[in-house]
Amino acid sequence: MERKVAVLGSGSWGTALATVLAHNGYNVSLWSRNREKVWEMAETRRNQQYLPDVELEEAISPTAQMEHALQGAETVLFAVPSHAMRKVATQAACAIHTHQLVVHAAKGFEPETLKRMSQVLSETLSTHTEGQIVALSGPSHAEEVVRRQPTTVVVSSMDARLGDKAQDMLINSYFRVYTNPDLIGVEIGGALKNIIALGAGMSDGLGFGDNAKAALLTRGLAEIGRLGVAMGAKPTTFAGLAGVGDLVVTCTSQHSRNWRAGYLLGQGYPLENVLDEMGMVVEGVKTTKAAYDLSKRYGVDMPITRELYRVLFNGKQPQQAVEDLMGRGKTHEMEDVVRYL
Ligand SMILES: NC(=O)C1=CN([C@@H]2O[C@H](COP(=O)(O)OP(=O)(O)OC[C@H]3O[C@@H](n4cnc5c(N)ncnc54)[C@H](O)[C@@H]3O)[C@@H](O)[C@H]2O)C=CC1
Ligand SMILES: O=C(CO)COP(=O)(O)O
Repeated sequence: MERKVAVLGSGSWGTALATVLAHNGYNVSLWSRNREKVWEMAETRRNQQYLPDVELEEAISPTAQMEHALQGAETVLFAVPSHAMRKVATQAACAIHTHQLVVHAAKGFEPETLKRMSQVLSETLSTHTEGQIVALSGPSHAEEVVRRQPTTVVVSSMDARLGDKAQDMLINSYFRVYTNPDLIGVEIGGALKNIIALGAGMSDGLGFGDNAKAALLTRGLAEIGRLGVAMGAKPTTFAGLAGVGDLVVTCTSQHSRNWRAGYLLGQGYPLENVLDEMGMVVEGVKTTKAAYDLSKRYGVDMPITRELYRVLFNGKQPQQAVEDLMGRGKTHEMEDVVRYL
C-alpha cells in the first residue's frame, strides 16, 4: 500500500518538509487554507510565494480540502505558525484518528494561553494526549533543506516509540533526525531562540559586531535555560540541536526571518512596517510577549527578553535597550547554574 502523509500548512516549512517526505517515498497531501495558492502550486509545481526556486515532486499533491488531505494519511504534520495551531487543529480534529501519528513543527507558544504546541494539540484533538504528540525542531532553514543541504533536526515525544517512528519517516542522507524524549525542552528551545535571533539582528542593524552577537547568544542561552528548567525542561536539551544548535543558525543566518526583522528594527524601522515587509511569520515577536509573561509567572530573570519586549511593545529605542543591558548590576556568570540547576 502507498504511504501517505498530510502536511497542514504550505508556507516555507510545510513545503520544505513535504519535499523531504516525497524524497523519502511518501505521497504527500500539502494542505493550504488558500484555494488560489493550491491551484497555483498544482499548475506551476512551485510555491511561488515562499520557495519559488524549488520544483515540487509529483508525489506532492496540494489541496485546500482538509478531509481530503487527512484521508488515509498515516501521519499528520502540522506546519503552521503557533498562533494558528489551535484553529487549524480544530478544523482537522474530526478527521483525525487515534492510529495516526501527529507531529508538529511550529516554534512558539499560543499567544493567549502561553501554552506549548503539544498542549494546544492535545487539548484540541480528542484522539491524542500530550504524550502522544511529536515535536520537530532544530536548526533547519527551509531554503537549505529544499536544496538538500546537510541538515540535522530533533524529534521529541514522551513516547519513545512515536519519536522513533517520526525519525524513521523523516531521516535521509541530507536530513539527519535525532530523537530526544524531553518534549518540554525541545518545544521551549525552539520557541525562545527566536527572541534572541531578533536581538542578534537588532545588534547587527545597530552596527555592533561579533562580540555583541556572541554575548547575545551566550547570555540568551542562559536565560532560555533558566525559563526552560523552571517550566520542567531538562537542562541538557539546551546544549543540543533544539537549544544551542537552533540558536546559532537563527542568530547568524540571513535566511532567518527573525534575524532580518531584528536587523530592520535596529536600523530604526517601526515594527508594523517590518512585519509588512517580511510577508512571512516572525514568531519571535509574539514569543517575546509570551516569554515576558512566562518569566513573570515563573519568577525567572530574562533581561534580554525584557529589553526586547520594551523595544517591541513600549516604544523603547534599541540603542537605549543595549545601554540598559550593559549597565545592569554586576553578577557572577554561573550564578544561574547555581541557582537553577
Ligand atoms: N521556515 C523555516 O525555515 C522554518 C520554520 N519553522 C516553523 O514552522 C512554522 C511555520 O513557519 P513557516 O512555514 O516558515 O511560515 P510561513 O510564513 O512561511 O508560512 C506560514 C503558512 O501558514 C499559513 N497560515 C498562517 N496563518 C494561518 C491560519 N490561521 N490558518 C491556516 N493557515 C495559516 C500561511 O498561509 C502559510 O502557508 C513556524 O512556527 C516556524 O517557526 C521551523 C523550522 C524552520
Ligand atoms: O527555525 C528556523 C530555523 O531553524 C527558522 O527561523 P526563522 O523563523 O527566523 O526564519
